[in-house]
Amino acid sequence: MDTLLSRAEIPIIDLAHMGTAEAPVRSGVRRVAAQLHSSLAGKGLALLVNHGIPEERLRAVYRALDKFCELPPARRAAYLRQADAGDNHGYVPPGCERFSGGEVREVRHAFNVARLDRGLPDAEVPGFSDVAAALADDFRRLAALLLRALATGLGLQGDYFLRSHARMMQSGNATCMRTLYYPPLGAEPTAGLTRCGEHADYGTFTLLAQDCEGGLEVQLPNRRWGRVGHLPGAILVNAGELLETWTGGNYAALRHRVVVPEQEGARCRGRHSVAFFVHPDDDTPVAPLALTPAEAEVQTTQAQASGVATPPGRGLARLMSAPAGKPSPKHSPIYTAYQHLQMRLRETYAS
Ligand SMILES: O=C(O)CCC(=O)C(=O)O
Ligand SMILES: [Fe+2]
Repeated sequence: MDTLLSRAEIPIIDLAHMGTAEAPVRSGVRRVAAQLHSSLAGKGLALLVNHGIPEERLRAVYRALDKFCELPPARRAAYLRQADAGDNHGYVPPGCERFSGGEVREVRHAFNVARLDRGLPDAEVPGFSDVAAALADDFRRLAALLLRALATGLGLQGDYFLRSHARMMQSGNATCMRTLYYPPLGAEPTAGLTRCGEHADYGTFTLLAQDCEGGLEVQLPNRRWGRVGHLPGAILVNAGELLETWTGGNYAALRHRVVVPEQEGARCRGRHSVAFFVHPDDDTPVAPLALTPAEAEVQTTQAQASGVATPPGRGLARLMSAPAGKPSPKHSPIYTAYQHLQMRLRETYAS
């Protein structure tokens, strides 16, 4: 099949020899930083290999989610995501999310794991929280390592983004591991159904692991859709909306979707994936980093007046230059990561 991967149009980044976020190997981080920078600025995505997440950890989570989805609906309902809970934790049955707008229904089960200490279905699926916690911890470490490379690639201090992502998978931070199961659709026509409608992710970046069923498509700079293709074991990283804002549009949030397979055989099989959405701590202001010191000062004063915390390391903002040819983001309103996500979640789950 013709895919972006088969046409060598997706950068592949080897994460070997980088060390860890706490004990980074400088030369490895610098190499990855440069690759990450050119991948995110040029394409909005990359495939990561040697990322340190064992395939078995993923399979264990896919199996646990399968068992959960086999439960009768009434037993699953005890774990439903609560719209008013202030976090994104819990089970989302098929048909609840709307990315594409209109009447297209998303046929997928999602269990959003935003907390590891509550609301997990161990009583129904013994061991669910153990396998989820092990995988979430691996993703969190990988995310921290990439946050270091990301800052380095932007000419910022290595811990610049780590400081504003200190609470991943804890309260006060919306980072979330979404486990996904797309059930088989059978041989019937699938008009009005999709697996996942087109959208960009809302946070800093997303790490996406998938099984081999395929269907993931990304929007190319010419606005056409390209099929990603399968590189066994690789994890996809793509920029989210916050990173786009911070970089003044330099790292565009990648629009993507999961289509229903054309071949009947593939439509009759399920698909599994896990998306790890990396978000900053809730009180992090969302404002372009590409500000002059004077502009940064004004934004900070406004932020403080509206009760949000000082932008992390805002003095470093001038180190980043505004991208050529893009409108200056000078006067974008300031709001926090929490406010941004709540607004997006209200849109996604509006009925
Ligand atoms: O399942 C996938 O491969 C993608 C899911 C996705 O993009 C999302 O949930 O935001
Ligand atoms: Fe997504």
